[in-house]
Formats: sequence, C-alpha cells, structure tokens
Amino acid sequence: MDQMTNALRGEGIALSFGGIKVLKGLDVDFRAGEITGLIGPNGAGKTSLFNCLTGAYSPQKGTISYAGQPLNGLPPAARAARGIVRSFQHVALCPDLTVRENVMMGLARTGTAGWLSAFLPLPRGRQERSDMARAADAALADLGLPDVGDRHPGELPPGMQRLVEIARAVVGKPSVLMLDEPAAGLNNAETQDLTAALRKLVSPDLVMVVVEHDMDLVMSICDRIYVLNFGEFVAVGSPAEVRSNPDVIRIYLGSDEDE
Ligand SMILES: Nc1ncnc2c1ncn2[C@@H]1O[C@H](COP(=O)(O)OP(=O)(O)OP(=O)(O)O)[C@@H](O)[C@H]1O
Repeated sequence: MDQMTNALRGEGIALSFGGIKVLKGLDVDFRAGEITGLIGPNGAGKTSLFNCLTGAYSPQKGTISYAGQPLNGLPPAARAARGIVRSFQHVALCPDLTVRENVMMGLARTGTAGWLSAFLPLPRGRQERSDMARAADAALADLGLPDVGDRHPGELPPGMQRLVEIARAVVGKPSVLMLDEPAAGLNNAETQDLTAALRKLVSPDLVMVVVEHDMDLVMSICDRIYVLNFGEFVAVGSPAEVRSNPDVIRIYLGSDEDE
C-alpha cells in the first residue's frame, strides 16, 4: 500500500462537551512515511482530537478510518490491536518491572501464548518470553538504549524513560504511532536525543503523529503540520509554510506557547 491509502484519516470530526464545541468538523490526513505535527495554543483541542483518534473520546459527528477501514466505535484496546498505539504525556512505566519487561508489555497484542503466560514460569511461555525479550532489546537498541534492559525505570533519567516508553510503543511494529507531548519534562540535551530517535523511527509503513508544544522539535522533525485554534484548523502545510503563515504568526505572537 502507498502512503495515501495507508493513512489515518478523520473526516468532519465534531466534538462538544455540554454544548461547548471543542472540535468543529475537522478533516485530517495523517500519512504513512511521514511525521505529522499537531500544534496550537492551550485549549485549542489538540488532546481532544488525539483522544478521538485513539478512541478515548467518541466524537458526535465524523468518521475516523485507518487504511480505509472505519474505526468509529472501537475502544482504545481494539484500536491498539489494529496497530494504532499511543504514548502518554506523563511517564507511565511500571516501576517494579525491569526496563526490558516494560518494553515486552508492548507486545501484548502480538503474543500467541498470551502475554501473561510469557511472564509465568510455564514451558509454553518460555520460548515466547525469550522471543519477546529479544524483540524488546532490539527496540531499545534502535532507540539508542542498548544497555538498560536489566535496570528499573526509576534508575533512569527522564529522557531515557521517555525513550523506553517509545520503545514499548514501537516494539509490536505498530502501523500508527501517536505521541502526546513526547518532549514534556525533558531538558535540551534529552530533547535532542528524542528528536534523533524519532527521526530514526520514520518508515514507509508507519504513520507518526506528534502533539507537541516544543516548536523547535516540531519544526525539525515534522513533514507536515496541522495548526489548531479554537477547534478549527488555521493552517496545514510544511514547517516552512506554517511558520510563514500570517494566521499562525498572529496566534503565536503574544502568546507564550513557544516554550
Ligand atoms: N473531558 C472534558 N470535559 C469537558 N471539557 C473538556 C474535556 N476535555 C477537553 N475539554 C475542553 O476542550 C477544550 C480543548 O481542550 P484540549 O485539552 O483538547 O486542548 P489542547 O489543545 O490539548 O490544550 P493543551 O495544550 O493545554 O493540552 C478545552 O476548552 C477543554 O476545557
């Protein structure tokens, strides 16, 4: 499939809370092989749109599809089973599991003997567990973390914990990876490592969507950017097009979003 058919699409997505229109009929087209950014001021509706796409919210109107298959009505777990995975704004690793075991949890949707049996000392789980461990180590190595599998998340700095979360999200070879403010809480050096790691993840079959406030990160990694304000898109285009768009400049000048 090409990058157009292998896309995550939304058409006419409308969401209201108690009569307040949060998303006003949005059309989105997140293509495989690209990183698409979703930016906008606080309260613009980025998280709400993200939640509609992942299934956490059900929009009152509109259709959401991946590769032409409708996703409306499917809960987040069913979307994850179809390869649509997300990361969270706040670190959500299990502190009592090793880093490797945390990443292995990302394989829950692909295991045949079942994720739980892979963690129990049963013969049928043993082979699966060693395969899962190998896959987890490979995902960690791809993200530049080859030596941390036996450590516990709390021993790692925030930047590495974020990369471990991303390893958990990609270890099962998702078709859509949605990242919710991946740079939140990271320092400059950690953000640079994250930027490099995200660039390396780009592949022809993977749709990547990034909701992010860090403009340097967004401008440097995204192929296309959607700019949301008050539940409507004010601009869509390449970083250069978005940066020079008068409406975008107006929205961002005089606000403190460019942190
Ligand atoms: N569960 C909810 N119940 C009621 N209102 C909500 C809910 N979720 C979001 N909203 C409202 O929807 C609007 C958009 O919020 P949203 O969190 O989607 O914006 P955002 O662009 O992600 O903002 P931020 O950058 O601050 O995270 C806000 O007015 C918010 O108060």
